[in-house]
Amino acid sequence: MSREILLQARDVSKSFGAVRVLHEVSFDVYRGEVLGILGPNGAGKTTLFNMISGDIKPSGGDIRLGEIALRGEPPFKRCRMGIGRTYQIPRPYSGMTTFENLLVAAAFGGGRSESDAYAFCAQVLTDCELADKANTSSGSLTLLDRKRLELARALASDPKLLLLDEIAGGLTEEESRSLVALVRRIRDRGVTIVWIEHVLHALMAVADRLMVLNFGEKIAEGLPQEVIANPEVKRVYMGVEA
Ligand SMILES: Nc1ncnc2c1ncn2[C@@H]1O[C@H](COP(=O)(O)OP(=O)(O)OP(=O)(O)O)[C@@H](O)[C@H]1O
Repeated sequence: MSREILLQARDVSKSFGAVRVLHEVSFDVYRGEVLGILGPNGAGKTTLFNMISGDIKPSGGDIRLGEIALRGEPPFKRCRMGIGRTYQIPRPYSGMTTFENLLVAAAFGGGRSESDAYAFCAQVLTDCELADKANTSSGSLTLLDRKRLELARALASDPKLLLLDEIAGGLTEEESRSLVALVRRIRDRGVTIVWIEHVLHALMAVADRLMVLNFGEKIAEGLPQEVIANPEVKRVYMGVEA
């Protein structure tokens, strides 16, 4: 059975001035999967997300969502086309409640009417285990709940592709297990996920495939157990000599 490609990246490159950050990276994301992205600090992972979400423009190459070329589409349009993302450092509107943060995302990111946004956001809050924090100021949430809110804000735009950037960082093992369970539930509802993460056990618990970047180049891609057993991956990422 052939799998449907939801996102396709071909020869994507990025340089900042003379500094080459990504070099001709190509990969596919299949509908319904969780693709994990690993790589040392500075490998170009977030830069790749920034080009998928439209925050920055590639220096070369093409990215497609389904059949649609994303080149030239601004971030808000990509969001309405179904690309949601989280940021490494969550920056909710700290003067607003958790629920108000979601309403903003659903109205502006997802283009929902006010009446529709209320019911939708209430469901997202429940799904993300934040229902009891609906009226809490987002600035006073714990780290785990700030991460849940970051995820919930991305979900409030009702994405078909969700880009997660290091959402497990800084959490205890138990907290990251709870986040993994949440990511799994989101996947089970049919959302395709690409997850950049340094917390390997979190990624291994949910990723269907892994891709590894090093110095802006793809060095491995495949089933998680195969990828982490790859000698080059062990050397560059885990510091293990073969
Ligand atoms: N706007 C920018 N201008 C100049 N250099 C940049 C810019 N954005 C990123 N870089 C550089 O590009 C490289 C890749 O950064 P990026 O954030 O994509 O790495 P990363 O793999 O996500 O790392 P980490 O795991 O630490 O988050 C780094 O050397 C970074 O300093």
